[in-house]
Amino acid sequence: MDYLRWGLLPLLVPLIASFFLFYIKNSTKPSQSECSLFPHDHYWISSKRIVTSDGTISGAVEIQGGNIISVVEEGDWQGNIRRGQVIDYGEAVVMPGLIDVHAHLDDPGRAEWEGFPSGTRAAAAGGITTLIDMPLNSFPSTVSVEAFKLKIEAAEQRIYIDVGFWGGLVPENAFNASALESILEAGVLGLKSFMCPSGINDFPMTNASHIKEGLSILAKYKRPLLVHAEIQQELEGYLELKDGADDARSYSTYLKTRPASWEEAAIRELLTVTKDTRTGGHAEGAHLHIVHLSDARSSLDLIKEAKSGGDSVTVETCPHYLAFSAEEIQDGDTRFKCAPPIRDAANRAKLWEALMDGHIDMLSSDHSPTVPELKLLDDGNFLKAWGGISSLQFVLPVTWSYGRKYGITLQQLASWWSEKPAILAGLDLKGAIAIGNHADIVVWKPEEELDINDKLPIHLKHPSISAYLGSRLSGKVLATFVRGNLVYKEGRHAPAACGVPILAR
Ligand SMILES: NC(=O)NC(NC(N)=O)C(=O)[O-]
Ligand SMILES: [Zn+2]
Ligand SMILES: [Zn+2]
Repeated sequence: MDYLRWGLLPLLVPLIASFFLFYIKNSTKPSQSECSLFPHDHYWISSKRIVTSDGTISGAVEIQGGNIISVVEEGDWQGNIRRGQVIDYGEAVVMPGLIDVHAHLDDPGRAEWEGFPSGTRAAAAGGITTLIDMPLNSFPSTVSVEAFKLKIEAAEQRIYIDVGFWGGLVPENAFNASALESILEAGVLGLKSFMCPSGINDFPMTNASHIKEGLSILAKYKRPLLVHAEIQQELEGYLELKDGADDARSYSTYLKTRPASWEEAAIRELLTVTKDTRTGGHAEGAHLHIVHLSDARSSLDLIKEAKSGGDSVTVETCPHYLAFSAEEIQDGDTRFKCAPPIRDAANRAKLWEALMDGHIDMLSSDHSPTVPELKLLDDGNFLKAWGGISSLQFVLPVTWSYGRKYGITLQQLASWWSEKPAILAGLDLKGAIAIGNHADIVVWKPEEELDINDKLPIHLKHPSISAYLGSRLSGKVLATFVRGNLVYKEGRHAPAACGVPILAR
C-alpha cells in the first residue's frame, strides 16, 4: 500500500501543479462584468433599423455566448417567447461593427504615438469592433516571426476590441520563402509593403519583383498583399521649392511634391504582377489590395482595367480623402499631411463617384498618429512634419456626414466598413449581422450632431493632431458590442480589455 502511495506521488505532483497553474491563469482572466457594461450571456437587441445583409429591418437580434443566434422581424419577435434581457434602441441604427483594415497602433516600441489600449478604446468609441494593425510604426516592424511574437505579447490583455495583424513584406524577407511562410504560419492575416520610402527605417520599400515573390507565397495561404502604391518620380522645380522656407508652410507646395503621377506609376507597375493572380495564373489564390487611393483619375482607370481583366484586385480609400480638399487646407496646418496627399475638390467628387459606383471597394481609416511635436504644429512645415492622419474614432460620422450629399445608404456603409473589409481580412464570422456570426455591433444615431472638440468624452490620445477637431459631424455612436460584450456606452468603456488577438489559421 505504502509502496503504491509513494509510487503515485511523482505523478500527482505535476498534476496538482498544472491544476494550480490553470487556476492562476483563469483567475487573472477578467470576469464578464469587467468585460462588459451589460454582463448578460443571453439577451436581445431590438430596434426599428437593423442593418442586415438582406436589408434593413425592424426587429431584434438575439445574442448568446457572444454570437448572434437569431435575427427576427418585429412581428415574429413579438409573437415569440422572449427569453433573456432586452435592450431596446428604438429608432437608433443597429449595424455590424466597423472593421478597420488599416490602422497604425504603433505598439510595441512607439506606444507614446498611440498604443494598443488608447487606440482600441478610441476605436470602440467610434463603433469599430475589429481593426487590423499595420506592420510598421511599431518597433520592431512586424517583418519576422520574432517581431510578430512581440506584437502579440504587447496586445495581450491590452486590447478593448478584436485586433488582427498584417505582416511586412520587405526586401529582406521577400526572396526568403521560409521566412515569409513562418510569419504566415504564425498567423498574420496577410502582408503589406511600400513602393516608396515608408518613413520608418526598419521598413524599407519593395519593388515589383519583391511583390511578385510575395504574391506567389501568399497564393498558398490565400491571403492578401496590401500595397502603399506611390513610386517616386522626378519632380520639376522641386529643389527650388525645398529651399524656400515660406513655401514649406503652404499645402500646395506639399501637394506638388507627391503628384498623382506617383500613384499612377506605382499602380501601372503593380498591374504587371497582378496578372499572376488570375485564374490559372502563377499566383492564383493570392490577392492584391491597394491601400488609401487618393488619385481618382488615371490610377483609378488602371485599377478598373485590371479588375475587368480578371486580376484579383481591390482598393480602399479613406474618409480624409472624401471629406477634405487641398483648396481648404490652411497654410501650416500639418494635421492634414498624409501620403498620398489629399487632392483637389474635383478629385474628391470623383472619389465619391467611384465609391458609389462600386469601383472603390471599401474604406479604412489609415489612422497614423504621432506625438504632437513631430507634427510640427507651431512651425507648420509640411515638408518636415510627420505624414499621417489621426482620425480613428470619427470614421463613421465622417463617412455619413459627407456622404449624405451623395445619397449614401446604411446598406452601403455596412458594405464599405464591415462586409468587404471582413472578406479582405478573411474574417468568416465577422462583417454582418447574421446568424452564427460574432455579435460585433454598433448602435448609433445618424441624425444626432456632434461638435468635435477636445472635451468630448471619447478617448483621444493627442487631440491636438486630430484632423476633425473643430468640425461638426452628424452621427453619434451610442453603444459598441464586441462578441456580445458591451465595450462602450455613451462615453464609458468597459473596465477590462477583453478584445481577442485574431490569428489566421
Ligand atoms: N508610416 C506610416 O504610417 N505611413 C502612413 N502615412 C500616411 N498615410 O501618411 C501610410 O500609411 O503610408
Ligand atoms: Zn501608406
Ligand atoms: Zn497607413
